[in-house]
Amino acid sequence: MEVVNQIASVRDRLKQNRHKKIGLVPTMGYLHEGHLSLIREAKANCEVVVLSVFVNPLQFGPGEDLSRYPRDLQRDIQVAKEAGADLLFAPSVEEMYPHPPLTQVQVKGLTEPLCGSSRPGHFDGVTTVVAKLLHIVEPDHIYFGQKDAQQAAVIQRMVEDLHFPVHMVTCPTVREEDGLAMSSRNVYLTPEERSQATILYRSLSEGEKLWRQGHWLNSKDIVSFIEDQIQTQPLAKIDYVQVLHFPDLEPVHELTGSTLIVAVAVYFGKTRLIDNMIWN
Ligand SMILES: Nc1ncnc2c1ncn2[C@@H]1O[C@H](COP(=O)(O)OP(=O)(O)OP(=O)(O)O)[C@@H](O)[C@H]1O
Ligand SMILES: CC(C)(CO)[C@@H](O)C(=O)[O-]
Ligand code: BAL
Repeated sequence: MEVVNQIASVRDRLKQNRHKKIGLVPTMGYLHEGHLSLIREAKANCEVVVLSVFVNPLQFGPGEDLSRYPRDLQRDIQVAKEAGADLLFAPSVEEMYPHPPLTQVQVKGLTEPLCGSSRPGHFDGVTTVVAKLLHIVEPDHIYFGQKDAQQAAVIQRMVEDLHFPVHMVTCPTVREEDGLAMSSRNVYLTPEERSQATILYRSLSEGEKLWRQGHWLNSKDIVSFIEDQIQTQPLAKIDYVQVLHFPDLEPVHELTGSTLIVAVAVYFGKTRLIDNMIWN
């Protein structure tokens, strides 16, 4: 696996591989099994796997954790190589944003609920950097995780709206043994917060079980149940619990026959964790 920092080097290395199927896995690094599952999926379906590691300042709001976001490029290089990546692109901020970006990509509508309302401007930063990565790498396939379900829905729509010639693949959420969704931000949690954070998965799973047994008549009851479960944990502060149609993220009027996304964002101290499940 080669590591490059320049856009020109990525283009140069891929020039002789254009006849091969190229897969791109965009990340912010500090890799864990969730990221590695995307690399392995890309490796199984593509001949060349490009991994990007870039903590994108454009998607962080003022007061968010940009400066303390965990970073360990040497370890990322090691584990990405073992998982099968062929090229690791780790640009500097100056390389990706030589000028303050006057041009940005904005997906409307889908970016309004859930994390879009808690993190204003966040998805504009995500779609702008992913559009740039798509132009730099020009992959055949691009890989995302279901843990960031709204992000996947937003990028899928951008790909369709802007006719990017890429097939998008969304991979299942990889969890710790006790159900907590893997996330680079889990490293921020104190042992007590870490143990209480399992409530995200437990409340979603318990809710799903009851839903399958026919317990709920409306989405408000689902939200109340999950909120009550989360509030049993003294360190948890709810940002949102929402039930929406999936993948259009529209409000739910009729539960029967709908595909739902049940999504939560919860603070433990300063750490904001998200999780979701799709209920069919
Ligand atoms: N547990 C997971 N299972 C599957 N995919 C994941 C998981 N965690 C992250 N991903 C995916 O990896 C890609 C890169 O995500 P990112 O680098 O932000 O990691 P993260 O662990 O989600 O970090 P953060 O703490 O910022 O949420 C995204 O497509 C994301 O959905
Ligand atoms: C897609 C992404 C790499 C864009 O910076 C980021 O939002 C992430 O890691 O999910
Ligand atoms: N995993 C999404 C990137 C972010 O939280 O900024």
